[in-house]
Amino acid sequence: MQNLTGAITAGGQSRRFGSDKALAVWQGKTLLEHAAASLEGCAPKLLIAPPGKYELSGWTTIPDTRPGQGPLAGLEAALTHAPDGWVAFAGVDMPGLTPGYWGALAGARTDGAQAVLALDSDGRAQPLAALYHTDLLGHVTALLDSGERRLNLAAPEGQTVRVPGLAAGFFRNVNRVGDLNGSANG
Ligand SMILES: Nc1nc2c(ncn2[C@@H]2O[C@H](COP(=O)(O)OP(=O)(O)OP(=O)(O)O)[C@@H](O)[C@H]2O)c(=O)[nH]1
Ligand SMILES: [Mg+2]
Repeated sequence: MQNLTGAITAGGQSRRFGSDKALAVWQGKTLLEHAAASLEGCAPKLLIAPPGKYELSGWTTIPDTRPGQGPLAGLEAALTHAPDGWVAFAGVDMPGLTPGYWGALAGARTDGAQAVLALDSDGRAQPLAALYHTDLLGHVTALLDSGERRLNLAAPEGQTVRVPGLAAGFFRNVNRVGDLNGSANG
């Protein structure tokens, strides 16, 4: 995808899953490979994870600046290392994402927007499969410095585009082993 930095945040502990979910296999590929495939057209490609933990061809591993502080800290690392512009930010546990999903979000950007988030069928915004502009770095750093850890505060009200109507399958989110089976969950 032209003009998008790809970033996968993979610094979690997979406590609910019980083993490293990035390496769990779903439909013939690991969750990490699925997330990476959806962002194949991006450049550069940043994997926010502990150094040496994963080998992913074409991806640069970026260590967390605040290890163990959650995906908001992963976003801070991504925005720090991305060139000025838009970052496609994905959780490693979102294997239903595709290039077309990111294309839909990219096409929804408006002048002045700093974040683009899809809404699922229940109207919930999806911050782990969203576009963030590098101009948000100061805002994200201020949140973290204040002790905030909620990723859904990264997208500032008033500068966020919300995209309804995308297929539920994009939003499959794997937290437990059972989430690998059956229909997409929320
Ligand atoms: N870079 C980074 N990513 C994180 C961190 N914590 C969670 N993530 C990622 O954020 C996404 C969603 O996190 P969770 O679903 O809570 O995953 P998790 O923390 O590994 O799982 P649990 O331990 O079960 O909560 C996943 O892609 C995680 O790898 C962190 O401290 N740093
Ligand atoms: Mg967690």
